[in-house]
Amino acid sequence: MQKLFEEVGSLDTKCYEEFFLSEDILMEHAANGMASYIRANFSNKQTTLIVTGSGNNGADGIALARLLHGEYDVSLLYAKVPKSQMALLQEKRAKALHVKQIKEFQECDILVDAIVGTGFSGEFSAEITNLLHAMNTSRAFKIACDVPSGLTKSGTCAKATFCADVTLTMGALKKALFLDEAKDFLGKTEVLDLGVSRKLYESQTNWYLLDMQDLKLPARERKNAHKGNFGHLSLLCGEKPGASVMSGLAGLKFGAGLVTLVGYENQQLLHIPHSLMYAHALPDNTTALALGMGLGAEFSDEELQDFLKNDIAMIIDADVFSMKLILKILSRKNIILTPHPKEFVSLLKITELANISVEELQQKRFKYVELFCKAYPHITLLLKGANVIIGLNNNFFINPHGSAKLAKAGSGDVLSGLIGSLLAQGYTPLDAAIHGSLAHTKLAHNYNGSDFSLTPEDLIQGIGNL
Ligand SMILES: NC(=O)C1=CN([C@@H]2O[C@H](COP(=O)(O)OP(=O)(O)OC[C@H]3O[C@@H](n4cnc5c(N)ncnc54)[C@H](OP(=O)(O)O)[C@@H]3O)[C@@H](O)[C@H]2O)[C@@H](O)CC1
Ligand SMILES: Nc1ncnc2c1ncn2[C@@H]1O[C@H](COP(=O)(O)OP(=O)(O)O)[C@@H](O)[C@H]1O
Ligand SMILES: [K+]
Repeated sequence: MQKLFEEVGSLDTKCYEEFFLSEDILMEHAANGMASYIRANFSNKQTTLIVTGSGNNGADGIALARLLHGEYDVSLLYAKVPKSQMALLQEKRAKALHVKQIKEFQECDILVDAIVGTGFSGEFSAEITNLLHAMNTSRAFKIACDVPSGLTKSGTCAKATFCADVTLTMGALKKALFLDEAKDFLGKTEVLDLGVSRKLYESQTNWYLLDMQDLKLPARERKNAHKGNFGHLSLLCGEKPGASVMSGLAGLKFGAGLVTLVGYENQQLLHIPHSLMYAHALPDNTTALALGMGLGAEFSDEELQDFLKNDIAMIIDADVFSMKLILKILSRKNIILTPHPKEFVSLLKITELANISVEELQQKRFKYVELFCKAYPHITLLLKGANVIIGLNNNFFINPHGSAKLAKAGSGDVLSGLIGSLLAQGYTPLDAAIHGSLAHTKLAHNYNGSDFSLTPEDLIQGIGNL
């Protein structure tokens, strides 16, 4: 798990005030970190172009040009002339060493974007927009200095944003790098130390980035065990029973000892897989209940309320986010909600926390997750998306490991089954959400068919090899 920060200015200040480092030292380490990355990954036969802006992001780029000069064929292109104190100082140093400067964009092997970093606001001029277009269509390997130029502090992107293969970010990871919109521009990320180790540079935070290695699979350590030791996941089976069948199969494969679909008989259910049980009422030994997937109008409000009255752990998804009866359980401790953005917008409206569009939510995902978790501090919330956010009270976790392979109907149903299974097996709601989500993204990652072809069945089949 890695720490995430809203801003790193205060962390830089700590370096100056507590460790007696200077801006120059920090910047030299930033540039040196980028130079080391280039040396480790590219031969000095490869041409490098560094495009710089007027502020300290540009200054990082000019310092990098100086470090590589004499060793690599390196050129500097000013998108904007140096203006900040540090940019002017770096320019003076680069000039004294006769670092090559060019006036127009040229093809190269390694392209470094140091136009703007954390100080960017607004939109780019037409000139920089055109330059970014040329940079993005270049065949070069693309490195973003600190953040891809065009990405704002809040994580939204300008109309023209640099599309990096790797983002070498300074000191610590910024939250803004993990808004859904940024995912197409970021490439891989690496953190560069700024003169002190990352551990010392970083301070307290309540936002974390999940690593795949954090995944804890359900252990079957006990030898003298029977199915009852691994929980009983019950799922409400609604108008579209396929959804709960997929959830149920995922839950069974992920370790729940028993899985039961609860609902009324109908024709389609004659074809349910034989490994799933079926009942009209909630089995007494249910340890977790999953509801919402494909629910439709199968149950009356009264019937649903009866299910919700049970004080068992629950994972709630899909259709329930448009029903007011959800308000009755939001003060409980053992509940996980897993809305996608449209469902979360509906939930925010029902709870009267906000009346916003999906676009507004997507631009401010962090803010609205925090708002909801503050209002309902006992609920574990999992907001789906390209980068999943999981929140409980004042702690937040981002899972960035998913891919567009998962953008297909039924992926979410499998997620509900995975999380429900862990809940049934005794994981806390937060752990069930974190490890269910990590398993879900790992399943997509492990799938080796074409990206477009992943189905919920493929996800379920992959569970056996996690
Ligand atoms: N301790 C430190 O400080 C360290 C800082 N470090 C580095 O500094 C970076 C932050 O530097 P920063 O604060 O100077 O901001 P930065 O990202 O260069 O942007 C400001 C410049 O951008 C320009 N600009 C703004 N909007 C624009 C637009 N729409 N279109 C075009 N230009 C626009 C604006 O120009 P102006 O509008 O003023 O003409 C101004 O000059 C950080 O990301 C990291 O790389 C590292 O070396 C580690 C130590
Ligand atoms: N582009 C993407 N990148 C990563 N994960 C994605 C992407 N698109 C969808 N997902 C994931 O796939 C799942 C889709 O769930 P959902 O929208 O509820 O689908 P359904 O209800 O059809 O099963 C979520 O876990 C979501 O985070
Ligand atoms: K940049």
